[in-house]
Amino acid sequence: MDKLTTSNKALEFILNNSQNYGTEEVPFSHSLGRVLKENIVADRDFPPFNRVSMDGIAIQFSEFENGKRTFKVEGIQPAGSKPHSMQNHENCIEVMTGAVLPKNTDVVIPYEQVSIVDGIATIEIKELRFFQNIHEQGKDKKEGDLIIPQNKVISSAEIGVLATVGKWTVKVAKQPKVMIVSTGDELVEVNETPADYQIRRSNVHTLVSILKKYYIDADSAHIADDKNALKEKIENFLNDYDVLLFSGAVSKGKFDFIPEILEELRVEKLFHKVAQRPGKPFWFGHKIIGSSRNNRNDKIVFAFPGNPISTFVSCLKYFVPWYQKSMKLDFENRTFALLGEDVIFKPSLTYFLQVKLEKRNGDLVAVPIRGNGSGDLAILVEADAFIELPNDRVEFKKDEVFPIIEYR
Ligand SMILES: Nc1nc2c(c(=O)[nH]1)N[C@H]1C(S)=C(S)[C@@H](COP(=O)(O)OP(=O)(O)OC[C@H]3O[C@@H](n4cnc5c(N)ncnc54)[C@H](O)[C@@H]3O)O[C@H]1N2
Ligand code: MOO
Repeated sequence: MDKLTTSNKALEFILNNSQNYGTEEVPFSHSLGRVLKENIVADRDFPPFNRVSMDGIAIQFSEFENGKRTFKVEGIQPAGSKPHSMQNHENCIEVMTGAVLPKNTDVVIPYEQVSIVDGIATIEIKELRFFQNIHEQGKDKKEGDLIIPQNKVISSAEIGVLATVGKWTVKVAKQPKVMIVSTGDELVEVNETPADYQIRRSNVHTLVSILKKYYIDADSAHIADDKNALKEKIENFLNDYDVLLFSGAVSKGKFDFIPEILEELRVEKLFHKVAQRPGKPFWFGHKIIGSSRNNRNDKIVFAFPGNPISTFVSCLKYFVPWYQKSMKLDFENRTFALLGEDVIFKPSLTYFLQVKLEKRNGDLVAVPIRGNGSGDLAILVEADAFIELPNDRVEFKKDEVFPIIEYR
């Protein structure tokens, strides 16, 4: 009997092999989803000037306090033009949202509360607050303030800030170069019509799409179950890529060549076979290239079992946190849910059970969805996540809390 590595231990091996792929500059407009590798500070105050925040008129507050209600319109201050200076403190200036507050004014009254006839504005409300409807210079951030700390994933929110501070290009973590390989003579292309004994290959597309969520543009290939062809191609892939993801050919079959080929190519096995269902035959290893810690460029190989659910859950459970740690992101922030019904699972394996997530009275509840094993990929469409039930128990009770791995 082969010795199984526990799921926790497997994850530990994998995380200990996280890498650093360095940084690169990319146009900010192409930085969505990338991991920021510089601190972004305010290049000027936010807002950079006293910004008018309502269309209307600007006056001197003291005039209003002294009982004045009618003001001669002295000029117009549109957005995007240099600030006017009001010449006569008894006058007003028409101001537009986004404009600089004219000098010698300190309060803005919106058009809705003013009537303007023949160049004379009359204020129709009884009360005003000093500096009202003015977004004060530097109120949000001061020049030099840290706005986005490094190691943050760039979302649409950060894109807007990058644009505002004039970061035309931005320093981000380099993505690993990833090759995703499927094997198997029973597999045909998606646009082909399979013979009765064949199926279309789906796993590579699933893996590519998981990586796309992390803005990794992986390459993919399919190799037939021919040992020499496999070995030659894998050798090339090890030269050209940082990370290889395999799907299939890692269990006991006569054509399950991947583990032996990898070892022949001096990829060191760190474990083979994990105490989990699905995904038991999972193989993981690395090839150390370079000598000192600083110039090392290890090749990392995840060889997932071929059954579609095994490949899917293993990629989510192991590759994703490996990637997050390599990018220096928080990879431990897990989501938990209440188990929706009692479950009995006897094998001493970590059980990744498909679940549908529901909100009940504010709680997240994971309702098991029973499929027909790790080949039943259609069931994934009905579920939203896997709930992770530990290997040291047999009975799991409704309303107990366990970690989940969401995939939607
Ligand atoms: N004697 C044993 N047999 C098996 C064991 C075992 O321990 N001893 N483990 C079983 C388990 S568990 C799994 S999971 C599978 C994994 O086997 P492989 O990784 O070698 O995968 P294959 O045999 O190549 O394929 C399994 C299954 O998945 C289909 N497949 C493969 N690749 C794709 C793809 N790209 N797209 C869609 N479907 C794919 C393939 O056609 C097979 O049906 O082994 C058990 N057997
Ligand atoms: O563990 Mo294999 O992954 O189910 O079918």
